[in-house]
Amino acid sequence: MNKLTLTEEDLEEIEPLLEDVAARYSCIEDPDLHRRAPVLARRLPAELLAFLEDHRLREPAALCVVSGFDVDETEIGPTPEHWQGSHISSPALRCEIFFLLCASVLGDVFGWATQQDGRIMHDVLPIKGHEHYELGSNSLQHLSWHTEDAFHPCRGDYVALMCLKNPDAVETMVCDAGDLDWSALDVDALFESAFTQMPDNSHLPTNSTSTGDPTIQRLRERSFKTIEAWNANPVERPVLFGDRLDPYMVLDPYHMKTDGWSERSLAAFTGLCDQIESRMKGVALEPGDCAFIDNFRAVHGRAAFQARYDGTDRWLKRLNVTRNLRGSRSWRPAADDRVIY
Ligand SMILES: NC(=[NH2+])NCCC[C@H](N)C(=O)O
Ligand SMILES: O=C(O)CCC(=O)C(=O)O
Ligand SMILES: [Fe+2]
Repeated sequence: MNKLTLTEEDLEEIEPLLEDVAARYSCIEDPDLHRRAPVLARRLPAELLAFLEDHRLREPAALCVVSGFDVDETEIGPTPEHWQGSHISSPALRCEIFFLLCASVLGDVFGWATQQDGRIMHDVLPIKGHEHYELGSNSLQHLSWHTEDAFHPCRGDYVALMCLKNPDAVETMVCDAGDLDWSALDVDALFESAFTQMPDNSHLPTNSTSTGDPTIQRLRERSFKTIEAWNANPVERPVLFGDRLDPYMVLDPYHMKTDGWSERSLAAFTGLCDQIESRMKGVALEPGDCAFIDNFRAVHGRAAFQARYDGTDRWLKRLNVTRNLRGSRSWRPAADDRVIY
């Protein structure tokens, strides 16, 4: 893990920046804030900027954590029961701004029309009734390891998590591609377009609430249809890409269908999954920790836990970050629209 702990001086430097931004923007979903974030981020401490930039360019580890930001538990209040509406008059705005600015050093933040009502910043919290679903809001069931949004060609370069609360030190599980023994695996087979990947449950229309805007509503419905079509007719893709000696990965085994795969593909895939299972490491994020998971270099998941539903539950914020916003231009209504439809 690549880790930076903020110093007292860093925190003193960050505070006026956050106050300034919070005075100008009252909601983390303001598109103008997303547009300005990379410029505002230049006022972060030089050491932090250098750390994130080095992480982005050298890829020294699949996981990078910025720790030491102070989260005031009374200020942020109880963990919400659901992600819906949590961005409105959010008492966690100060934390959200810090998280957004750090993420904006690594790339451009974006969202999905089909996930958490098209919001850019998501909540990861346990939801009553979801205990056994394969969703980030589950609890009694562990969250199976995956590449974030593995099924989608526009998936992010990083999935970022900011911890607001984690009272039972529940572990986020991460496997770093750098810890795998590629020489023991059938890399060539894993580079073939032979692996069936389906969309994950977090993009299903079940949880979507309707917006007041008919154009957005129409685009969102079309987007749900595209994703449903990928469920009906799954796409076959490679599991590895990039450098054959030090590959990037994209896989979400829980949402993969192995029927019809050749014996060689299946054996190569099983070999990779077994190695990942055995080299997975747990990290219990602490309040204030901002974790940037390289979505090309790591797969990640979460251990099972018992939710409390009394306002003290584990609560993370999540951002998707891309290094190539233009790569998804045909999926977005305008050049500076961050939502993929
Ligand atoms: N194996 C999986 N991909 N499970 C679903 C992942 C969780 C999903 N990203 C969410 O927002 O809830
Ligand atoms: O809760 C965590 O630590 C990870 C969450 C996650 O992977 C997700 O929401 O997709
Ligand atoms: Fe995830």
